[in-house]
Amino acid sequence: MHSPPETTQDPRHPYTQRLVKAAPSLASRRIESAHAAGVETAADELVSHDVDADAEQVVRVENLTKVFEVRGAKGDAKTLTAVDDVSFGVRRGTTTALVGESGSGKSTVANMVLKLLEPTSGTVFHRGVDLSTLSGDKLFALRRTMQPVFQNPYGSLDPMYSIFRVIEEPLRVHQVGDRAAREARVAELLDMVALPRSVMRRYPGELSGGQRQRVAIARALALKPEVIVLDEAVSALDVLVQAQILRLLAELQDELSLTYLFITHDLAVVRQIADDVVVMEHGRIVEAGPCEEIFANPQESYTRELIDAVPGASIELYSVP
Ligand SMILES: Nc1ncnc2c1ncn2[C@@H]1O[C@H](COP(=O)(O)OP(=O)(O)OP(=O)(O)O)[C@@H](O)[C@H]1O
Repeated sequence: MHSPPETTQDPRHPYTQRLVKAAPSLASRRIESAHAAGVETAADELVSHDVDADAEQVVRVENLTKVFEVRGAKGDAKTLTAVDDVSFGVRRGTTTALVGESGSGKSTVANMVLKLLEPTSGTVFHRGVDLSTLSGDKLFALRRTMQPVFQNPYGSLDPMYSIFRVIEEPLRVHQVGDRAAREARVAELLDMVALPRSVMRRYPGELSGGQRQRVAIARALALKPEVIVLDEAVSALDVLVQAQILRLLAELQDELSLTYLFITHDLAVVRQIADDVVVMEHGRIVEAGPCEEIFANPQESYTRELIDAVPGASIELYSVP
């Protein structure tokens, strides 16, 4: 069963075509894992009694709008609509990629989904629960169920903290287990992201970019979240390391039944990881649907244009089964 994110926009928008054209060829595609699911998530403790008919869409945004007040060239106050009436859903256990050029509003949507930023209007639902209605304990619990992974793992990992402390921190903040239990959990998390346990005693500055991003993923997994919002999480990595991290993310998704909202400007990455794609331009959705449809069934003239523009690479892009 495959129900794409809903959108009222026309398919095959020229803007999406431009983005596809800019995508490099693909070296690999998503690797399926045979591991069984069944891990209890923090979300089960949060709102299971509130689940409504929309529960298939673990995250849903409706008519989401964000207007910033900015200063004009002459210092005058102006408004900027960064996100304009955006609606889409993210199906449980799948990956929805939010794509678009720089400044199209992707991170602003991500920050509203994570409740790091309040919408000007519109609603974010998690398991059918309107986030704006949550406060106190319920909001604190929500923080466990939705975790971010950002682009720059060096920037987001405190260089003064050992890797143990970095990964342990969310467990401490949420008062999960005693010191021994937390140590065991950090060791388990390092196993999950395929880092040696000896890394615990190292510092972020001693690790490679790929290793640091594995640490960031381990930290995001610490509280057994249901949803991970990845904002340009592999953009700073070279292509080979990128492929390794994408493979790890796909395996973790299968093992832990994770739901990903994956923000990127890179359609080659989208093709490797996404089930559904939402394309944004100037704060609005211009196209949305299943990844296979967005990539594999372009209009004939579009295919021709693409093949002409990027010989070889484009053929490979569309011949991936
Ligand atoms: N706090 C803020 N105050 C004012 N304007 C902002 C703020 N945050 C974002 N913007 C503006 O909103 C628009 C959308 O930014 P956003 O970061 O969401 O885009 P993006 O698609 O994620 O691009 P990028 O990948 O470059 O971050 C941009 O014009 C940006 O300058």
